[in-house]
Amino acid sequence: MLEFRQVTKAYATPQGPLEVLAGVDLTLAAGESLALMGESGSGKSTLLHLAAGLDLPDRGQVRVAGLAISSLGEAGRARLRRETLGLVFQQFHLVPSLSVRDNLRLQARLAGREDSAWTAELLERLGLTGLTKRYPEQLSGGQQQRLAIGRALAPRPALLLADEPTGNLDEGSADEVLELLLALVRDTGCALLMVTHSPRVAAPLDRCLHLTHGHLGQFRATRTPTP
Ligand SMILES: Nc1ncnc2c1ncn2[C@@H]1O[C@H](COP(=O)(O)OP(=O)(O)OP(=O)(O)O)[C@@H](O)[C@H]1O
Repeated sequence: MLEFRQVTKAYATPQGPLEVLAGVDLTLAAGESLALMGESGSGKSTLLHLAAGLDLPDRGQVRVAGLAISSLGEAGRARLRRETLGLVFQQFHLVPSLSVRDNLRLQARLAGREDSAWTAELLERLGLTGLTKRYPEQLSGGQQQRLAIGRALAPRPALLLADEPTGNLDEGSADEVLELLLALVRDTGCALLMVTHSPRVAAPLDRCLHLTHGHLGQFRATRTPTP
């Protein structure tokens, strides 16, 4: 579903090029969930942006659903995002002039996959059924984040990319939203790549990788020594 092969990425800075990814290899299978951890500034968002085709690698290859993003062009990458990917960021990026229901429907329509039964199920499971006529600014932070998740999943994407999806919420709401997100991901069978700072948030996912000095490695929590 997602493949990085020897991906490098550097940014130009006044002090010279800053290499953020230095030959990253990553494979995420269909339906698999992966947590991406790392210190602040280690390049997690950069990696996620490359996976979404919002940016291109300097060297190496990023493939999404078998397609090499560097060969797609701007329009092709936008199409890939609409039809194959769901994106959830810490800032919700909801359309302020559209109601809750229309925010959800718009995304499905853009992907050519409107499904009123699925939209209704999403609204129900996300606890938004009574709020469908409200506008995003009339929702709490937790409700807005649930709507952002619903919008990303409305077109039934094959891969959901989430950057600190619960980072703006208090611990109670964060747990609730995360549980909903994981249940929906499981039920739709989509793959998940989620950036998080929290080992607690990462724990229920299938795998966890740690980005350090431009490289990905297995993340290990403090291990209890074996007797
Ligand atoms: N457009 C840019 N130009 C120059 N430097 C950048 C740019 N975008 C990111 N960087 C730098 O690249 C490094 C990696 O940034 P990135 O946002 O990917 O890290 P991150 O791991 O997601 O951080 P955080 O956990 O704080 O969100 C940082 O040092 C950042 O300052």
